[in-house]
Amino acid sequence: MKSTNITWHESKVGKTERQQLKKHQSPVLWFTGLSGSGKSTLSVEVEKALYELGVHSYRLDGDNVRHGLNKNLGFSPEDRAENIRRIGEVAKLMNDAGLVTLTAFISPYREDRDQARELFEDEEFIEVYTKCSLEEAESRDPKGLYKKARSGEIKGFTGIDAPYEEPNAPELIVETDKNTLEDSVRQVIQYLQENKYI
Ligand SMILES: Nc1ncnc2c1ncn2[C@@H]1O[C@H](COP(=O)(O)OS(=O)(=O)O)[C@@H](OP(=O)(O)O)[C@H]1O
Ligand SMILES: Nc1ncnc2c1ncn2[C@@H]1O[C@H](COP(=O)(O)OP(=O)(O)O)[C@@H](O)[C@H]1O
Repeated sequence: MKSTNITWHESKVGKTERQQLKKHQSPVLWFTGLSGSGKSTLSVEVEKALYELGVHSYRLDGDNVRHGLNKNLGFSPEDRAENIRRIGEVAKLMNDAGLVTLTAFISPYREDRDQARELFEDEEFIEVYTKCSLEEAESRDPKGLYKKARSGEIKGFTGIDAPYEEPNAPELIVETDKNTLEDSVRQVIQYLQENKYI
């Protein structure tokens, strides 16, 4: 912490009031998984389904955020940690704003994800593991990045020559190499409804 002499300024309207106005809770759906596992595809569809249900949400996606807020970060373990730290803090602001937040980052390190989780109250952080075998993700290769990683053109690519640490106890596991996209969307929405988030 570099800044000193700073104080917290309370609002007269808080998270509870904003949630009451919107008539739903504001958890973060933290999608994590290999490149090509379906984080973006699934979160886009879940966002659409939430919109159709009248739920206010916002999606933060690795590729998009790295064009702006996090454009000074690369893919070293330290930069990935800082990427995830900032996203955790942004998601926390959105949580306070009363939005359901969907984050779609590889977030390969357990420790980084757990630090993000710690920013939230217990039920507000929903870790969604988009589980997909490396073989399947690599065969999809939607951006041609696995091919580049295999040829050595990209170094430190997750799953090839950089680690992906599977979640130990995610709230949800969505098997994108076994289930259809429609079933996966239903699974996530059902979880939110059954647990009275929306
Ligand atoms: N070295 C390396 N490793 C992994 N991914 C790479 C790399 N270089 C570029 N890309 C592209 O960046 C996207 C991942 O960014 P993230 O912010 O989600 O990564 S991380 O959470 O900080 O690990 C990832 O997007 P997704 O495929 O959507 O996951 C890739 O398109
Ligand atoms: N059941 C599924 N769920 C999600 N994506 C799927 C599924 N089946 C096939 N795909 C395809 O897999 C690719 C996943 O890419 P993407 O969503 O960009 O993954 P990520 O964001 O994890 O890198 C897309 O081309 C998508 O159409």
